[in-house]
Amino acid sequence: MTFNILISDPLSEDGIYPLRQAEGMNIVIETGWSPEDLANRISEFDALLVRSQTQVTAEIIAKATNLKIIGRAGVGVDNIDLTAATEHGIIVVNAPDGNTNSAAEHTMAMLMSLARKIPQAFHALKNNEWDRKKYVGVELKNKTLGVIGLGRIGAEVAARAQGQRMNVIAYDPFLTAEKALKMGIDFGSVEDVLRKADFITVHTPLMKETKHLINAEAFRLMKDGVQIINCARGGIIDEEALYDAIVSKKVDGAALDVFEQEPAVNHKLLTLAEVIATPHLGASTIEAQESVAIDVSQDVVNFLNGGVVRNPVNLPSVSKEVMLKIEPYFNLSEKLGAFLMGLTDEVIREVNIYYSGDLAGFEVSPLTRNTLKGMLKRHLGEHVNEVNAKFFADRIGIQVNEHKSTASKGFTNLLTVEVTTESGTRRVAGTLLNGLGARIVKVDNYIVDVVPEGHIVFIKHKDQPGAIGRVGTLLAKENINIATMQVGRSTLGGDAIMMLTIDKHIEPNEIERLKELEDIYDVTAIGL
Ligand SMILES: NC(=O)c1ccc[n+]([C@@H]2O[C@H](COP(=O)([O-])OP(=O)(O)OC[C@H]3O[C@@H](n4cnc5c(N)ncnc54)[C@H](O)[C@@H]3O)[C@@H](O)[C@H]2O)c1
Ligand SMILES: O=C(O)[C@H](O)COP(=O)(O)O
Repeated sequence: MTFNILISDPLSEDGIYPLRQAEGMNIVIETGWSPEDLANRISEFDALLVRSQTQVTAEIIAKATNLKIIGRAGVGVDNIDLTAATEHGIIVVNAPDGNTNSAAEHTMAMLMSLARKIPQAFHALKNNEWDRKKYVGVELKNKTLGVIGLGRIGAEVAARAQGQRMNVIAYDPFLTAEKALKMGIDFGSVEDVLRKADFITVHTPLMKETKHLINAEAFRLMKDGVQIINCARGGIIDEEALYDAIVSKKVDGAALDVFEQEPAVNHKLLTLAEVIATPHLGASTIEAQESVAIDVSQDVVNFLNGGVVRNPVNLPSVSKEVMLKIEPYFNLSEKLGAFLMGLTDEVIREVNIYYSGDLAGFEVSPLTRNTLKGMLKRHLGEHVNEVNAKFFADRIGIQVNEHKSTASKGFTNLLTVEVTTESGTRRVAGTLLNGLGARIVKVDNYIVDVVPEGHIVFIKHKDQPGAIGRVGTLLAKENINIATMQVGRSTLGGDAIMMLTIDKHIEPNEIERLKELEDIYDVTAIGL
C-alpha cells in the first residue's frame, strides 16, 4: 500500500527520516501553496505535514477526502481547524516537546535584548551612530518577571529567569500552590501578575479564551514602564492596545516574535523604536526543527501503519503501556456497539459502558470511542471512525457514560454496553476468552456464548416445544446453514431467545417469514 504524504511547510530533512525509511510513503515536499491550490490538490494526499504557515482551514479539510492525519511539526495548532478535522475523522498530531528549549531560550534572548536595548543600539551602530546615553537599559536582577501560562515553555522561562536572579510570579489555571512552592516562584491571578510584574511574558496557546488576553484594560492594571514579551502567539496581545500603551509611555518596550497576521511586514508596531522583533523564530534552531520533524514523522508513520500515535491533539493521549493492554479489546468493543445498534430500532438517548475487571484500572476512552464507532457506523456509514465517533455522538445528543468496577463478574474483563431508548434499555456484554478470542456472553438478561462475527440472527420467541425446530426447518428450506445456535429462556414456558450464526446473508423476506412462524415474537438480523 502506498500513502501520499504532503509536506507543505519547510521541515528539517534530517528530521523526516522516519518517513523516508518507512515503506510505501510517497513524499511530496512543496511549500508556498495558495489556499485555492491546496484545496484543489489536497484530496490526493493521505497525510499532511505542516508548521505554522499553512492554514489548514475547514474549506481545505472539506476537500481532503483521503486525508487521514495532519501532523504539526511544532506546538501551536491554531492554524488547523481542529473541529473540522475531528468532524471529518482526521487525526491531528503535534510535536509538543521538541521546541520547548529553543522557544524558552529565544524568550530569554528577547528579554535580555529588550532590557538592554541591544537591537536598537546595534542598529544605530551599524549606521555609524555611537550613542552611549540613548541606550541605557535596566538590570533584570531583583526585577519581577510575570509569566502568564506556566506550561512547558513558561516553566523553562521561569527557571532561566531565576538564574538571572529575577523574582517570578506566574498565573496558569493548572498552577497549584505546591508546584509554585517547589519552583520557588510566586503565583496569583492574572490581575496579580499584571499589577506586580516589571516584565510580562505570555506562554499560553492562542484560543478563543486567550485571544486579546492582554488588552487595553490589562495594560491599565500594569506598572508604569512595564516591558512586554510575546514569543507565544500573535493575538494573545491586542496589538492596537499595545501600540497605544507604548505611545502613551505606559509600556517602556515590547519584544515580539509573533504577530496577529504573519508575515508581519509594514506593521504599525514595527515603526516604534521601543519595539524589537523577530520573524517567528522561537522554534527556528537546528535542534528544535530536527526534533519536531522526527516526532511528527514518526507519529504519521505509526498511524498510517495502524499503530499508536504519541501526541494526538484531537484525541486524548494514552500511554503505550495502557494501549498495549486495551488494544486487544478494540475489535470487541466495536462489535458490541454494532451488535447492540442492530438490535435497537429506536432513537438512542444514552449509552452506558461498563468496564469490569482489570480493564477498570486503565484509561478506556479509546474503547468507548470504538464502541461508539461500531454503533454509529450502522446509520452514519463508513466515515465514522475513532476520531469523530464521540463528536457525532455529542452532535446527535447521545449522552455517553463510562462506568468502571474492578469486580470481575466471572471474567477477567467484561465490557457491557447498554443503550437507553424511549421504551427502555438493551444491553450486550462481551469478553476476550483466553486463547479463544472475542465472545458475546450476555444479551439483555440471557447468557450466551457467541463469536461476534459474520451473520447473526437474534430471535425472541415463546419457550414452547417446536419453536426451535420450525426456525431450523424454514432456514433449511431457504438453504441457509446454521453454524451455531444458542438458546436461553427467562422462565420455563416464558420469554426465550435464539441466537444463530448463519453462513450467509439472510434476505428481508426470509426474516419476515421467520416472524410469521408460530411462537416467534421478533427476528433481527445483524451483520458484524
Ligand atoms: N514562537 C515560537 O516559535 C513558539 C514555539 C513554541 C511554542 N510557541 C507557542 O507557545 C505556546 C505554549 O507552548 P507550550 O509548549 O508551553 O504549551 P503548553 O501546553 O505546555 O503550555 C501552555 C500553558 O498555558 C496555560 N494556559 C491556557 N490558558 C491559559 C490562560 N487563559 N491563562 C494562563 N495560562 C493559560 C495552560 O494551562 C498550559 O499550562 C504554544 O501554544 C505555541 O503557540 C511558540
Ligand atoms: O507553535 C510552535 O511550535 C511555534 O510557533 C513554531 O512554529 P513554526 O513551526 O512555524 O516555527
